[in-house]
Amino acid sequence: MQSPEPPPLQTPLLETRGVTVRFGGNTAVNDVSIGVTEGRITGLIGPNGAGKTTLFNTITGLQRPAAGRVLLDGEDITGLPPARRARLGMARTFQRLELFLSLSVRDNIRVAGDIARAAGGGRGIDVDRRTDEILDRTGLRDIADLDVSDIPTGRARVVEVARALMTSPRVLLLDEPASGQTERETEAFAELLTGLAAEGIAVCLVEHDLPLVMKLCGTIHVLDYGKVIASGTPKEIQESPEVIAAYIGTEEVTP
Ligand SMILES: Nc1ncnc2c1ncn2[C@@H]1O[C@H](COP(=O)(O)OP(=O)(O)OP(=O)(O)O)[C@@H](O)[C@H]1O
Repeated sequence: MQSPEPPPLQTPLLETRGVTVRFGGNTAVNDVSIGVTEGRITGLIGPNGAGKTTLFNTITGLQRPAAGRVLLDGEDITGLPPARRARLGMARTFQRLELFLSLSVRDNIRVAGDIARAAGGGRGIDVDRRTDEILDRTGLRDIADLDVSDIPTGRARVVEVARALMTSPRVLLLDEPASGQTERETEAFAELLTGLAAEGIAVCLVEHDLPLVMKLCGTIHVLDYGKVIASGTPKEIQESPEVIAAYIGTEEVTP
């Protein structure tokens, strides 16, 4: 019997090619080329200061690279401002929560729709209906009317993801979304992310919870001192001598 054809290699929806970012004499991101594929969760890990957030900032247009390119769907978007990238389907969350603390969970999500509409990118969105859908989808219905200042950090992380979903992104960049979550919250969160990827979203996950990364990600890129030191499956990453060396004295790379 003939063995089945291997699935065709998918072109990444989002790519960085040779991206370099310098702050004075410090090269925070050094010639980084990574891909983030539709329908998959791609991990981006590395010790503190490795350059993960700087790479996210470059992908979303908050940081201009000294060299290299960012491509979305094969188009060079390196010179586009953040709002244009958002309109092309890019959404992110922030490591330091960037929510409106004195607004309710519901209003934090709503406001993303209002802003998108005002910027001309969310025409046709029924913001109220979409907010309700997202509250259900993300399991936030029970706290919808609480102010964000009154909810635990772990759930506020989910509010950030919920807000990012308002614009129906094609690419979702998550910067330490599980930080501050309880074990149970992380379990529910893992399910949410798996579901979002199954809907076709290209998810890129920066996360220090390595067991979570190993569980969710098909491909993982490892940064150290701004450079990609390994890319591969969770198993390949766990067995990589470079990765083990980079993590010695910091965190366990084996779940
Ligand atoms: N705005 C900035 N100005 C100067 N240096 C910066 C700036 N932002 C980041 N850096 C430096 O760039 C390097 C990479 O930082 P970055 O925050 O991207 O790392 P990270 O991998 O996200 O770290 P962490 O896991 O701690 O969040 C560090 O040396 C950091 O001090």
